[in-house]
Amino acid sequence: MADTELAAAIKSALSAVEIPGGGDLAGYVGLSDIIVTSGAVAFAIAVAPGMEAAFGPAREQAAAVAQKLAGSRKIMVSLTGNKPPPKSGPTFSHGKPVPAGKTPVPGIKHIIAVGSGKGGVGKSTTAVNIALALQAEGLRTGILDADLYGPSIPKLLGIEGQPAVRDDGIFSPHEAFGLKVMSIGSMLTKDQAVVWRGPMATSALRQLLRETDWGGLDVLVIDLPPGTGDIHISLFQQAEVDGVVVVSTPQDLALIDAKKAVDMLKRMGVPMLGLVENMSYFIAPDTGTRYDIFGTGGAERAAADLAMPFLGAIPLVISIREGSDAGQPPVAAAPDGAEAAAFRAIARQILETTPRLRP
Ligand SMILES: Nc1ncnc2c1ncn2[C@@H]1O[C@H](COP(=O)(O)OP(=O)(O)OP(=O)(O)O)[C@@H](O)[C@H]1O
Repeated sequence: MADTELAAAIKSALSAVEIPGGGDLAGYVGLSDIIVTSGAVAFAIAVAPGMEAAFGPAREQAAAVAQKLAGSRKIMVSLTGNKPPPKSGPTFSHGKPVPAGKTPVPGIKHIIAVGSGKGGVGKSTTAVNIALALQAEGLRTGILDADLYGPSIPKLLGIEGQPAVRDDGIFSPHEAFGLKVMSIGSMLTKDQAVVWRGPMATSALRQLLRETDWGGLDVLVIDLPPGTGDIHISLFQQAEVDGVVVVSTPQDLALIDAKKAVDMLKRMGVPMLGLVENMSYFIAPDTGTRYDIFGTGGAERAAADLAMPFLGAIPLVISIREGSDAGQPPVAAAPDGAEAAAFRAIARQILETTPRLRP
């Protein structure tokens, strides 16, 4: 069945799901479009504040109805409403209290997020190589690609296809170079990112994060979308993130964007691990000479202005681009090379400033 036919079939089957107050889900104004991809079916039910619990059974039934038609695709049904703050007291994660609303992620001790002010600055490349460098430091590490506007982690790690789904509906993550890997990209087909805004994107994030068998990680690195948006808010509200690494290129414009993003992230109450300057200088392949093509010290000064640590600089080198395009990230493919050394220095700097990340 074509994706559009499947969406229509599910929509019509939802007429069998009764909703509170009378009527059925198919005719309910709060039902979103039904998104079908090769690996997933997703839709959202918007309800009035305070009606979430009453709609719970309808959500369950809707998921069951959709699953019957969707075969092995993962079903994601999110219920959205303005939830009142939970009344229960604080829960505890890693031995310390976490604010209400945040709950520990099964199988994960610590979370580091990697963000940027704008796209194309090498955020995903940096996230992958920092994850591999943390692994090289002895941490059991995973990576979650939450950048639904440009999911590139599968390509960077040479991964293809969907992750397996166990009988109990839990994802078995991919593995690459010793990392456990999940990507929002495997849930999407091209051009669908725009549709997956708001509730559906955040619901996908929640499921990827919490319904994956991570198998016991010291740290999960999350590659965030550029800027700040729904995904960021959802992540920081639901899980305790140990800190964010912000990636920037040296150009002023990128730094202005990075500053804006840092400002927003700080307002969300997330600790900043530090700033990484990517494509910072150029090393001529023939002579090995270093050229500071964008001037020097911009990111270091920006980090100081923002009162956050400067974690290090990554050179602009063709081997990083080629290795990334070929699914061979430098830290794994050429661990003794200069590029790997730059990423490993950053990972060590992170561990130095945040020693609790070490097992
Ligand atoms: N230090 C570097 N030297 C050379 N090429 C690089 C470097 N860092 C990243 N690149 C290349 O730049 C491009 C963008 O990198 P990447 O996908 O990591 O950026 P991004 O910020 O995650 O982008 P997006 O927001 O689109 O996901 C890729 O082709 C990558 O190989």
